[in-house]
Amino acid sequence: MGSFVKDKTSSMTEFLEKCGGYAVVDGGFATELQRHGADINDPLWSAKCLITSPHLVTKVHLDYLESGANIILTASYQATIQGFVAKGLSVGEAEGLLRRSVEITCEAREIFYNRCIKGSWDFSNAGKGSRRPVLVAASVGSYGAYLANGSEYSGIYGDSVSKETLKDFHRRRVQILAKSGADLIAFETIPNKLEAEAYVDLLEEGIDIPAWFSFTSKDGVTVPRGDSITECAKVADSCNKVVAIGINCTAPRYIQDLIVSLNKVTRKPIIVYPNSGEVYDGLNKKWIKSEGESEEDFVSYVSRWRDEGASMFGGCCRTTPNTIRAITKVLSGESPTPSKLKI
Ligand SMILES: C[S+](C)CC[C@H](N)C(=O)O
Ligand SMILES: N[C@@H](CCS)C(=O)O
Ligand SMILES: [Zn+2]
Repeated sequence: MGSFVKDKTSSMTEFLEKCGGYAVVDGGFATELQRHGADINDPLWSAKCLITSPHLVTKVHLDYLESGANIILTASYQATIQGFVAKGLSVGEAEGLLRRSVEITCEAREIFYNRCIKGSWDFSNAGKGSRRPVLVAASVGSYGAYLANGSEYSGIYGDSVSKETLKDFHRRRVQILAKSGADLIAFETIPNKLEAEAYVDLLEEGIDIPAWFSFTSKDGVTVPRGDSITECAKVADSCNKVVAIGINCTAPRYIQDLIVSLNKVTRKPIIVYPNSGEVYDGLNKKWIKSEGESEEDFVSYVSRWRDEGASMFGGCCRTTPNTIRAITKVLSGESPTPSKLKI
C-alpha cells in the first residue's frame, strides 16, 4: 500500500498504468451479501454483517477478486459510530468494527494472492506473470445513508444540517478509516454539493491517504439535491487529495452524459460504477424494476464509457460478480461486443 499513499497527485494515474490503463472496481456489496442470504433490513444495512456474518463479507470480497477486480471496497458504507452506538455498542467497539471492515478486506486480498500463487490461475491486465494490482478502498456512505431511509437518493437533510454538522458527523469515522491500512477512501453515493464540501474540509484537516469522490444522479445532469454535477465535481477537483472523481449507484443510461460533464471540469481519472437501473424503495428496503429503464445490456455500455474518457469501471447495487467478470473481459479485449448479460 505504501507507494500508493505517498504520492497523492499521481498515485491513481500510476496505479491505472500498472493495471494496463483501466481499473476494474468491484460490484454491489450490500446487495451481494443479501443474495447470499444476509438479512440487511436494518438501520446498519450492510454494516450489520460486520457483526453478524463477517465470513460472508470475506466471501463477497473474494468473489469480486476472482471476477477480476482491481479495487475492492470495504463493508463500511453504512458503518458509522453513531449507528453502532444506537445499536448498544460502545464507542470503542464501534471504532473497532470500522477498523475490522478494512482488516477483513486486506485479509481477503492476501487470501486471494495466496490462492493465485498456489493455483497459478490468475492473470494480470498488465501482463502474464505479474501479480494483479489490487487496492483496498474504505467506503464512506453519506449522512443520508446513515439515516437509513434511502435519503442518499434525495440529498435532502433539512435546514438544520449544515456543513459543520456533516463534518462533525463524519470526522472520527474518516480519521479511523484513514489510519486503518486502507489504500484510499471512497466517498460514495454523494447526493449533494454540501456533503462534498464537508469531505474536502475533512481531507484538508490532515487525512493522509487519498480519496475518490463519487456522486449519484437520477437524471444525468444533477445530483439528487439539485446541484449540477459539474458544480459538485469542481468541489472535488479543487482538492489535491482527491485522485478520482465519478458516479456510482446511478442507472446505467445516465452515465455517458455524466462522463461528458465531468470531463468538462476535471482532468483527474473518472470512475463509474452504476447500479442495475432498478429503483430503491428506502422505506421497505426493496428494489423495484424501473419501467423507464431500457433493457440495454449494462456491460455493452462499458466500451462507450471508456471511449468517453472514464478509466475505472465497476458496479453498484444489484450488480454481481457476473457483471464484474463481464466488465473485466471487455477491458481485457476478450469480448469487445459482449452478448446480453443478466445482471
Ligand atoms: C444506496 S441505498 C440502497 C443504501 C441503503 C439505505 N441507506 C438504507 O439503509 O436503506
Ligand atoms: N459500496 C456500497 C455502495 C452502496 S450505494 C455497496 O456496494 O453496498
Ligand atoms: Zn449502490
